[in-house]
Amino acid sequence: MKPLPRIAIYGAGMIGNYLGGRLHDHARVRFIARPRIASTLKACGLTVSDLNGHRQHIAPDVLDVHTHPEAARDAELVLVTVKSSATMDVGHELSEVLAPGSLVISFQNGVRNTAELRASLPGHSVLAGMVPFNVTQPEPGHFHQGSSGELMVEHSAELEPFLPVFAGGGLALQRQDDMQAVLWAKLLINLNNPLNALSGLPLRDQLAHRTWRRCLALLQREGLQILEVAGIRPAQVTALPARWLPTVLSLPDAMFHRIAARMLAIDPLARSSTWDDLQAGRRTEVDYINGEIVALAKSKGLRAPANARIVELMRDAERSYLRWEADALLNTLRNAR
Ligand SMILES: NC(=O)C1=CN([C@@H]2O[C@H](COP(=O)(O)OP(=O)(O)OC[C@H]3O[C@@H](n4cnc5c(N)ncnc54)[C@H](OP(=O)(O)O)[C@@H]3O)[C@@H](O)[C@H]2O)C=CC1
Ligand SMILES: CC(C)(CO)C(=O)C(=O)O
Repeated sequence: MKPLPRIAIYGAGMIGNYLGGRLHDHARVRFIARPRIASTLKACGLTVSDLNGHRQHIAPDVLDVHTHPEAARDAELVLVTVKSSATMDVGHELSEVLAPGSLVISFQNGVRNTAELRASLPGHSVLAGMVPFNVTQPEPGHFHQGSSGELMVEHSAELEPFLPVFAGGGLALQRQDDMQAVLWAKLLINLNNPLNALSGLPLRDQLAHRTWRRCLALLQREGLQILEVAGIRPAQVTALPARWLPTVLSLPDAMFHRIAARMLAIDPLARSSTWDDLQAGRRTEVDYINGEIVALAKSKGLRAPANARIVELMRDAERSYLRWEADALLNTLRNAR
């Protein structure tokens, strides 16, 4: 029988542990984690679950957990699942250890991680990936998928040997030709990440509230205008095309709940990964999300004042967290100059 492929999860946190757990029985999965996460996995094992009732526990003694880059050396496939600010470091660390021929997939939000990894790893194929769903950690070592959607990955013949592994783990992979368009579409959705963090609410409660949705619609309208000027056409990654999202989000609650019920099919405890960062006292990814709209506007001689204001508010929140009311934030964004 053919040996199972060796897969390294580089940066085992919410996404990495979830993906690694789902793939565990179908590959030789190795987790490269910070010592605090490694200790949790060694003490509690790894449980993965999803909103469709899947649940699986992997005992500590069968988990292959490491804390050093060296552990990625013999991986045939590396899934990079660190936050965007860590990508450069990870590219450098992998360049020192990766064996020739190993494939790398970035499963990160933001539009520049794949290019950064490619620059550090010229001898390797690096594919862009996208995770549409949310992962929470309801208890130590337990990672729960709290919303739906299929992983997307750039088309490549090198992916073929791993397709049965992902399928076996219940992770359907949608292969895409234009991942940059997918990543921009995901970025438009992620413009909500800081709003969710500033609201202090779970995603479902926040998005059920029209004023919070109007804040998001405002950020998205600004983003869509800048993308149009830049000639970037975001892909369709939700039931609705990206350009319709601000209109649908702005609908009164009763209508929104009827038309866009799928957008609210989220675990009641799920929050954005930006909220997780604030809670952990980490710098957030806002520069790689809303900040990308601001930077793109600037490169075209334009401004994106609402997204720029959100970046400022997140800088404040990183220093000292202050919860915002929806009306006050909408007012602030409308008056941003
Ligand atoms: N969480 C979610 O629901 C979703 C997240 N995403 C995206 O997925 C990506 C990963 O997010 P998420 O899983 O939430 O992030 P986490 O912060 O939960 O996990 C990343 C882990 O990688 C660790 N790490 C950073 N640098 C290194 C390194 N050099 N070596 C080893 N470990 C390292 C981090 O440690 P430390 O904190 O010490 O730096 C952290 O433990 C992000 O781009 C995010 O936006 C996409 C969809 C949903
Ligand atoms: C899934 C989603 C959109 C919201 O949780 C996300 O990407 C994040 O939290 O970073």
